[in-house]
Amino acid sequence: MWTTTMNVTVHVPVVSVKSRSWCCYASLYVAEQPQVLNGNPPDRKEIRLGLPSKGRMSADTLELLKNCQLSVKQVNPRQYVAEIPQLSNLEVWFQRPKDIVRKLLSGDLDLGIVGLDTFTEYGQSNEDLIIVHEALEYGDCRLSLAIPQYGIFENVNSLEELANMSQWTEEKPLRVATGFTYLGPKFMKENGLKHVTFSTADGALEAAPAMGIADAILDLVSSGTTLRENNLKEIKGGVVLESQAVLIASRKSMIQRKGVLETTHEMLERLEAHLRAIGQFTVTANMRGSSAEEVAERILSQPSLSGLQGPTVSPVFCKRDGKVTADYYAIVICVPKKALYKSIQQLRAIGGSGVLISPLTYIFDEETPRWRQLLSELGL
Ligand SMILES: Nc1ncnc2c1ncn2[C@@H]1O[C@H](COP(=O)(O)OP(=O)(O)OP(=O)(O)O)[C@@H](O)[C@H]1O
Ligand SMILES: O=P(O)(O)OC[C@H]1O[C@H](OP(=O)(O)OP(=O)(O)O)[C@H](O)[C@@H]1O
Ligand SMILES: [Mg+2]
Repeated sequence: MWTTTMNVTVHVPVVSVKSRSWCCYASLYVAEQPQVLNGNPPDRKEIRLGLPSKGRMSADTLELLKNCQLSVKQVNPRQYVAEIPQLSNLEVWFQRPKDIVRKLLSGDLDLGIVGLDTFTEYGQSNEDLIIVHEALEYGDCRLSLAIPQYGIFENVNSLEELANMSQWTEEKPLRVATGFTYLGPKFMKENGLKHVTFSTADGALEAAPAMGIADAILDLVSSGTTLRENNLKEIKGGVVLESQAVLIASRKSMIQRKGVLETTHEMLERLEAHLRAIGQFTVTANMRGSSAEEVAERILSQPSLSGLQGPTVSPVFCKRDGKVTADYYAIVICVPKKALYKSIQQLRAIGGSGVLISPLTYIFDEETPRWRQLLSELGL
């Protein structure tokens, strides 16, 4: 099927068909396809969480959940249903990321973890979808426009320069290959590129310019190696979005389905507690001093030693000449991993000794800002 939006022409699939690179022939296939209907939310009692079934998000998602004490129990890797014993009445369903978004929309899943790119492409700003945690800190990549390093593009280094090339006309538009057939045309339109057509494929898009199929590609980039190896380059202003893994949920489910909001709250709390902790160390040290206040004052005079709320200072008692005294104080602070060495230098400078560093597992703070925000988004 051909959909024309202003001067942007896109080849888009009409129904979901499990076939590679079929889209250019969509009009031939459509006539033979039976009608495909998705979304038949059963009258179920269980809460359903969709997790990526394969691909690069899959292992990291299971690892993150494990680190939040939410280990997924899967009988074998080919079985698509599993459970998280810590969360009662919850079913885990392994699905392709784009199907997780689709199934949230159709009411067949309640919660999911996918990349922001997939969420934005397949969610298409649908009001029923809500991002509960926008930064799970893995799956980092960007959706970016890339063009050849050679030929007519040799001196083109920005979106503006690409748009201003005299080559693109209504008859001979800029041809972009992408898997992102919603975000691609939207981005081009928002950036004023008029003469553009899109084609799509399921992978290895970087080959399209050298094959003569496209002039540019719009695809995910992480290290940039695939682009470089295929003689392509990103351009200034060409990043459509920065992506990482996100926790998403259906608004309808959270409001209407029993237990979904509570499960979302627990997952959010555990994720936040873990993600806050991984950037920090616990530092304990001894320090000579005349009182806890005096020691605290010395610590707080140093910029890298303020901790979460402030230092914990406790007296270390010892017996001297038959009397119990406290000449030393034990201090405990949290220190960002990046600032560790600076913190140790500052601790030493104010008389710290016997410095012990341990990893932090969780930081449970007062009620999380994300939870407040979620409740207000739900009007609760
Ligand atoms: N090169 C990359 N580096 C980091 N994260 C990436 C990269 N490519 C993709 N991702 C993230 O991982 C998600 C899943 O990508 P992946 O390629 O593993 O699966 P897929 O695209 O669903 O499957 P397939 O590529 O086989 O169609 C993407 O939506 C994106 O969020
Ligand atoms: O910047 P890089 O680190 O080189 O990563 C970018 C590549 O990773 C993804 O492909 P993937 O490996 O998922 O293969 P695919 O094309 O089959 O989806 C993406 O589509 C790029 O091709
Ligand atoms: Mg891929």
